[in-house]
Amino acid sequence: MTDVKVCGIITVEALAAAVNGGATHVGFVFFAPSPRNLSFDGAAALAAAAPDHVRRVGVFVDPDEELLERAIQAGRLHAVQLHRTAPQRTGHLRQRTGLETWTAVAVKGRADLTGARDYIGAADRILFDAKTPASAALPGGMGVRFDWSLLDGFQHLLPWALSGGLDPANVKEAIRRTGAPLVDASSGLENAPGVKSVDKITAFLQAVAAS
Ligand SMILES: O=C(O)c1ccccc1NCC(=O)[C@H](O)[C@H](O)COP(=O)(O)O
Repeated sequence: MTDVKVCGIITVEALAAAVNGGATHVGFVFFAPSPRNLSFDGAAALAAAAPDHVRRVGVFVDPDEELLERAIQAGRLHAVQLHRTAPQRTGHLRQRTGLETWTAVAVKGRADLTGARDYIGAADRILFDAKTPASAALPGGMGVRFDWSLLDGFQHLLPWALSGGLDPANVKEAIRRTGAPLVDASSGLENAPGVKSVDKITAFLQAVAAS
C-alpha cells in the first residue's frame, strides 16, 4: 500500500476528507507567499481536529528557527519538510528539532537526482518534487511535473516520496511507473490555488488505494 500525503491543508473539511480517505500524512504550509500558508492559530485548530495516526508534516522554505519552533508547537508536528535547504542545514535542524526531517529535492534533469545522496545522515526522507521556474514565487505546490523516467534505475539510499503535478487522473500511473512508496499532492487536489476539493482528495485517495 502506498502512503499518501495531502499537502497544503487549510480547512477542517479538507482535513476530514484526507483523514477519512486514508491519507497517512497531511501537510501544513508555513510560508507567507503561499496561498496555503497557515497561521499558528490555524495550525493549532487543524492539529486539534486531526487523529494522531495521520502524521502532520510542516512544510517550510529555508525557515528561521523561531518560525520552525512556533510552527512545531502550534501544529504539534510529527515531521518537517524543508525546501531550498542544504545538507548541513537540514542535519542541524533535524538535530535541533528531534523530528523526522524530509528534504525536497527539486528535479528537472538527471543531475538533480544525485544531490539526494548528500542528504544521507542529514534527512530521513527525500521528496522528489518538480523544479518550479526560477521566476516562480513558490518552490512547490505549483502543479509542475517532472519526467518520471528520470527515476528509472535510480538507487534510492533513503526513504523517498514522489511529488509534483500529481492528481487523481495520473497518480496510478505515477505509482506504477516509479514504484513510489509515498505520493504527495497539493494543487492537483484543488479547485483554485489554496482551495482544496473534497471530491478531488477523495478521488486521489481512491486511485492510490486501487493501485
Ligand atoms: O504548496 C505550497 O504552497 C508550497 C509552498 C512552499 C513550499 C512548498 C509548498 N508545497 C510543498 C508540497 O509538498 C507540495 O505538495 C508539492 O510541491 C507538490 O505540489 P503540487 O505540484 O501542487 O502537487
